[in-house]
Amino acid sequence: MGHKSLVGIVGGGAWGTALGCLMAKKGQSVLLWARNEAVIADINQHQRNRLYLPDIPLDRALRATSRLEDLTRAEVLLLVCPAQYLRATASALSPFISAGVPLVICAKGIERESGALMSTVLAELLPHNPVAVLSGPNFAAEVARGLPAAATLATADESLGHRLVSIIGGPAFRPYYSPDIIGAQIGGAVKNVLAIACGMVAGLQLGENARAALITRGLAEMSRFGMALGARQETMTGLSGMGDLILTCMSGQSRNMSLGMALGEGRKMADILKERRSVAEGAASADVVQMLAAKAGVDMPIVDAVVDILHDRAQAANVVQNLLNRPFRHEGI
Ligand SMILES: NC(=O)c1ccc[n+]([C@@H]2O[C@H](COP(=O)([O-])OP(=O)(O)OC[C@H]3O[C@@H](n4cnc5c(N)ncnc54)[C@H](O)[C@@H]3O)[C@@H](O)[C@H]2O)c1
Ligand SMILES: O=P(O)(O)OC[C@H](O)CO
Repeated sequence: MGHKSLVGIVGGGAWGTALGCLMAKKGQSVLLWARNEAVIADINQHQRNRLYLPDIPLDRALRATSRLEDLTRAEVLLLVCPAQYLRATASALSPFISAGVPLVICAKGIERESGALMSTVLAELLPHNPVAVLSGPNFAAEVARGLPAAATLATADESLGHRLVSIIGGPAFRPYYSPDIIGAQIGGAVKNVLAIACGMVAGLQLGENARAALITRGLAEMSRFGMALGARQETMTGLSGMGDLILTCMSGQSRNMSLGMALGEGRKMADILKERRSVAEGAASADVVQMLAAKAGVDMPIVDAVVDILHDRAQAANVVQNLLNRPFRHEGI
């Protein structure tokens, strides 16, 4: 698999488009599959994806298709649809994928119905394809603009990991290899839920001290959950863990953080969602993270607070007060 092999991207949202643009720019041959004909036409005819990645000119070499069968000749596939749609999308794709073609999970979430990580979903549907995870502090718009960024590239087979790093990495995008595919998925899924909490703190105007406390205790929460599910601690404090938690909790660019901010300002979930086309994965994964944590006997008070708000069971100000009322305890995870 050399640099000129075809990379297939499954998903024409902001992140699939940014990754496609990143690789096309460095001369990699890339084909992006999207569901939406308007997105495909915009990419092929105008080098834009105005629906999901406005104001960013894309590389001319990035091509898009609506036919999954066009991905048959891809030698590596990046799966970039939202997590809750990965099962259906991979299932539709399966007749067109040869055994051995690596699948790189770029979605950040846990399946609500089953509690399965994305790697488990793929192992069920495509057991003869090696799986990798790309996850890190990466806002799509910045990556598409060619600004510097780094991510974790996790897969069990180190030599495959190095090949994927050289295919996906570029002058300003640095994937770091890790063998920990569990940890890389947990960080991406849980930080989205914690970012909703950080947004709430911002919406309630509780100050920067509160935000820093929440990020730090959120990291402890995410780490004990990850380690209970088999993640390595170093992954939880790496790019796909702490790195992404910091980014997502610090910036209104984050869809999860801005969703939390609107909730903190007192807006209703249904009204906020009506105005959005983009995905906020934390809202979809919060319940299942809570369920898995309960099963593993892991205490996740911040996640519990977010679940209560998302289900309209409490006011943002009250759940914050409940967190503050918890007994004092030792620091550490
Ligand atoms: N946007 C980012 O900065 C960024 C960065 C890293 C990772 N991610 C992750 O990438 C994944 C995709 O997010 P995005 O930002 O590209 O999406 P987006 O919000 O830009 O677009 C939504 C996507 O969902 C797709 N979609 C909607 N309904 C669908 C269905 N029924 N079946 C299949 N697909 C459907 C749309 O076609 C579109 O591609 C998410 O898991 C996200 O967490 C996003
Ligand atoms: O906009 P968000 O909250 O989905 O975050 C995007 C990326 O996951 C940041 O790494």
